Amino acid sequence: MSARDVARAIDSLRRGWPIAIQGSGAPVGLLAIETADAGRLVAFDPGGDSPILLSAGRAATLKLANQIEAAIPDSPVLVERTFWIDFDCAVALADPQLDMATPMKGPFRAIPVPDPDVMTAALVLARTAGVLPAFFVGAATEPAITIVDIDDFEDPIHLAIAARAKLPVEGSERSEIVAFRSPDSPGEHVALIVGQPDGNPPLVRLHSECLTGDVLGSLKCDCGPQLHAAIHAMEGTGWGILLYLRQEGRGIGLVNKLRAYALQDQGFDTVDANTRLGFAVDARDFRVAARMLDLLGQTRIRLLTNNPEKVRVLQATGIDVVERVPIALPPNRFNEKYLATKRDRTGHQL
Ligand SMILES: Nc1nc2c(ncn2[C@@H]2O[C@H](COP(=O)(O)OP(=O)(O)OP(=O)(O)O)[C@@H](O)[C@H]2O)c(=O)[nH]1
Ligand SMILES: [Zn+2]
Repeated sequence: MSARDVARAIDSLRRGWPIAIQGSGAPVGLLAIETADAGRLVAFDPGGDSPILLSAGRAATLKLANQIEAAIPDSPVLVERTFWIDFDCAVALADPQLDMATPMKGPFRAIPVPDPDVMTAALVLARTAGVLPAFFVGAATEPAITIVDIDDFEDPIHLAIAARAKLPVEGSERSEIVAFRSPDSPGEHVALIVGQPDGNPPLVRLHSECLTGDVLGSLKCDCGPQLHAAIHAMEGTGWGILLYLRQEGRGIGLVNKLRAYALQDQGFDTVDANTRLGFAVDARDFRVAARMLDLLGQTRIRLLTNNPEKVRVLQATGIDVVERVPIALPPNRFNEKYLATKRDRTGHQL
């Protein structure tokens, strides 16, 4: 089985078709709850007893995380399927947005996870597909993909430069855009080279896609202003490289980010919202940025960020970060709390 099968599996999850994953034991069948329906569930699980795979973060909200460390929100938890857990109940188990409207009654019982490697891989695939990390688990009906392929799939080694052109932008008329393509992912990462190399390490910014902030001018985050401030800083300092990474919502995708926003509307902060959905607080893989810099021939950089994790991963991937340059913008009344959470709970430095 190959990367092609992983791509097909991701497509299947979005379309509501079952997939199968092979770990060290027999292949396991999985049907994503979000995109399934009652009819598909019957076809997948005629006996009506397939357990439900959730992530620990979600299970903790359902008071089910007794078997695992609650500190790992994206590790797998298996829930016993009793006769009263029908399709609608499973949807409510999967989606925390419904908790307020339909409080979960339970009791739900966690059972041992027989193939933790397979279940963990399924949760990774759900995140990559941008669907809720929740599955019915049953017999494999499809050709199985192997765990090795899933690991390979996130490897940025397949990335290559696909096109480059001059692109004058607001803040820098002397810019060039470089598009990267990987056979593994539909979203194309982009670099904006601001100014001309001058012999000094470029000022680099890793900017993760934020449709709401970058395009719609959302006031809930600081992405839009940060993007423009970064270009101005690069122009001011001589030259720089802005890496626009297609990692919407810190890697959980637009739809799941908007679900996190809905939870924030209910009072949870950005960290707890991700966890309650069953995702890691930050699901991004910054190794792709190191690969892009390598392809651009720039492995000594100054990094514009408040996020120590970006510095750590770049350093570990062979990029020499000679300086971390802080980036701070004045808060507004809508993003004040978000910025404070980043400082207090995710180790952002200012
Ligand atoms: N899941 C989730 N993602 C969010 C939320 N708010 C913003 N984002 C995403 O967070 C990412 C923005 O992070 P960045 O500004 O690149 O990075 P950072 O970790 O804040 O680090 P800095 O370099 O210091 O800015 C984008 O992908 C946004 O879509 C949120 O509440 N939930
Ligand atoms: Zn944003």
